[in-house]
Amino acid sequence: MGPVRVRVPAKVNLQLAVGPVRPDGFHELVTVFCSVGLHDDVTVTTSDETRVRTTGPEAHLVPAGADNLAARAAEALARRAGVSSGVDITIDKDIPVAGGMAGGSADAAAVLLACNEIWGLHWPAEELVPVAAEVGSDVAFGLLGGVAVGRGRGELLEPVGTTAEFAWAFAFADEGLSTPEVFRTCDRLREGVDVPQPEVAEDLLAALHDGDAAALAASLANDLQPAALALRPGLADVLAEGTRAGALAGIVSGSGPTCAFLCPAEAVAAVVGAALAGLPGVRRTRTARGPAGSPQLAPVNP
Ligand SMILES: C[C@@](CO)(OP(=O)(O)O)[C@H](O)COP(=O)(O)OP(=O)(O)OC[C@H]1O[C@@H](n2ccc(N)nc2=O)[C@H](O)[C@@H]1O
Ligand SMILES: Nc1ncnc2c1ncn2[C@@H]1O[C@H](COP(=O)(O)OP(=O)(O)O)[C@@H](O)[C@H]1O
Repeated sequence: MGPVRVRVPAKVNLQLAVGPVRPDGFHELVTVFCSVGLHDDVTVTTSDETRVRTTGPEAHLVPAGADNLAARAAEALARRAGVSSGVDITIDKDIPVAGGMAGGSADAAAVLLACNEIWGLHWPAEELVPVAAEVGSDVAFGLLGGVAVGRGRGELLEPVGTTAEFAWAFAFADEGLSTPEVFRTCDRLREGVDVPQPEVAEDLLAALHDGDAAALAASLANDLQPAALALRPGLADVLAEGTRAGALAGIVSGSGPTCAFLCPAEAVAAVVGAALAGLPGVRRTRTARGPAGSPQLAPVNP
């Protein structure tokens, strides 16, 4: 079979409730994942060996070899499916690297979907989930897109059906944050605190269901935000400027440092993006709609 291309969206966590540390070192989470309309395009072709190449302005920040999450996904699936060949992977990267928007996880999910096709496996999505979870906690959501509640370390998913769409502005930072370091900082900030088991915010799910942007803005919550702000204090100014410029709410996306702003309309998102551009520490701003759809797989025309 010829090459296939998968267009995969980035995510924000509308809710990220971080519970106690588990015996395996991961944190018990309850999160509401929401895909947003920023995408990587991942092209996959059969090959003897697995190779990965990244294009785009941040390509130099993405590992080229076996450390790339996309290559790890191909290898994990090949191992489980007993496939001895590899794949050639090209990632056209638009999702900020180490930005808390799960770009690497999205690329890994794209490769699982592509390899399932080009190796003729025809595994149902449920069978790809354990392979995704082996690669990373966020990869299973990358297979789905849309909106989903994530539990466990984020890999146990329950899709949330919604037809609502919201306008977002994003401020990408000059430099990424390391996810393990943000979790460690969160633990340090909560030392001596009795951390409860996380629970899903029902008011947030109701706001999504109703398409009520103001109610959703009031429910956005990220337990990793204090840690991201401790590591990158300038983000507080970015969040304040976004709401001053008209956003309903601003939140750090996942482990950060991207800041995501929920806006009452696309025109306001454009104003917010323009107001944030040029702030210290802000590399670039973008607007997008979200929730976005599922990953889209298509053959590449010769
Ligand atoms: C914080 C979140 C929120 O969606 O996303 P990002 O901001 O990174 O995109 C995720 O929990 C990140 O998921 P992912 O980036 O796939 O993490 P993994 O590779 O599985 O784990 C990286 C490290 O993060 C920490 N980790 C991750 C997930 C979890 N439930 N508890 C943790 O403590 C661990 O230190 C782990 O070694
Ligand atoms: N395909 C990939 N795209 C981006 N980063 C990758 C990829 N594969 C491995 N990485 C590594 O994973 C780290 C986190 O990547 P990313 O998924 O972009 O951010 P986050 O975990 O904050 O959402 C990067 O700093 C990079 O070293």
